[in-house]
Amino acid sequence: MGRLRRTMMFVPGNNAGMLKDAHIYGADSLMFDLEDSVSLHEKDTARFLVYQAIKTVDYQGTEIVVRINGLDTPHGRDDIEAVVRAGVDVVRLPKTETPQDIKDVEEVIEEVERKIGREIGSTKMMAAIESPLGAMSAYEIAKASKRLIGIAIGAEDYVTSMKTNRSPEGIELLGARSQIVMAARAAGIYALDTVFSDVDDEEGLVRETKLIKQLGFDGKSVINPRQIQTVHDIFTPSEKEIQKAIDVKKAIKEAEEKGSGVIALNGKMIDKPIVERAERVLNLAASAGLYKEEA
Ligand SMILES: CC(C)(COP(=O)(O)OP(=O)(O)OC[C@H]1O[C@@H](n2cnc3c(N)ncnc32)[C@H](O)[C@@H]1OP(=O)(O)O)[C@@H](O)C(=O)NCCC(=O)NCCSC(=O)C[C@@](O)(CC(=O)O)C(=O)O
Ligand SMILES: [Mg+2]
Repeated sequence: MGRLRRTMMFVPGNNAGMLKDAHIYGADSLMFDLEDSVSLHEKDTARFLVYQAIKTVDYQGTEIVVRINGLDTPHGRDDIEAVVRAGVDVVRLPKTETPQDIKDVEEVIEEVERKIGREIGSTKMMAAIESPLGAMSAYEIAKASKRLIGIAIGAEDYVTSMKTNRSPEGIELLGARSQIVMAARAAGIYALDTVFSDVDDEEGLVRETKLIKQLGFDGKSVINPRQIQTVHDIFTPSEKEIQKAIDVKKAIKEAEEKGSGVIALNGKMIDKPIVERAERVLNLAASAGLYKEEA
């Protein structure tokens, strides 16, 4: 049973109220932001607030990710020091362009882990890819560290560096999304999609979430509690999908008992890849508490 990462909710690091209550809305992961939602003169305050929140609030098992500033800024090193000391689960590096970016952040994380006696390797990492150079290096980035749990696309920065903008159909993101999801799958880590910036456009969010699920992503960043249920509904297997997966597993078991690796179910061929997909559906359903594997 794997961890569900259907939604990661961005929470501006300078907003003490939002930091305190963010877990009550039910996102799978929370992403406290020290980077672009925090203005330059609030960087130190935000770092302190995020440190305090991680240390003192009981987030009831919700995964805590912090998006730090890059090491090419005056804030990156202090961000890493503070959040590793606080006990963050995952450090998210923004605007990752090369595997060296990952290695540089990892080196600082390890330095802090040693200094404070935290288990080496226990701080996980994520990388956001937000430029054409990053997209071209996606696979090298995805396998740059054992700490990486996933890679994500940051669409607003990506379209800006591509000298275009976001359209409802998302054609401008297709190349980078495909590159990133393939890289994540090849490296065996999660693929996370970017934010949908119009919190009032539910229809648009549904369209985009269905598209990225079909491409193979595991989940999506959100910026507002109102977006969480919509994304969860699309990424959580439906009753019908769960039943179909159970039927597939049953049919192949019967076929195997008769010495065959292939069988037809309702006129459709069932073989190994279809069984693997059914197993994935049941794993996701089990992680969401909707299915219990028979002993
Ligand atoms: C959008 C809006 C202003 C709307 O405000 P509104 O006030 O209209 O919201 P309401 O719906 O009225 O809020 C109802 C209740 O929920 C609470 N509540 C709302 N949002 C909450 C939240 N996020 N966390 C916890 N709590 C929350 C609120 O406090 C209230 O609580 P209460 O008063 O108690 O009822 C607000 O949501 C917000 O600030 N969002 C975060 C924006 C942000 O982080 N942007 C940076 C990340 S993107 C980026 O950087 C680009 C990127 O890098 C991305 C990539 O890499 O993918 C790239 O390049 O693409
Ligand atoms: Mg960005």
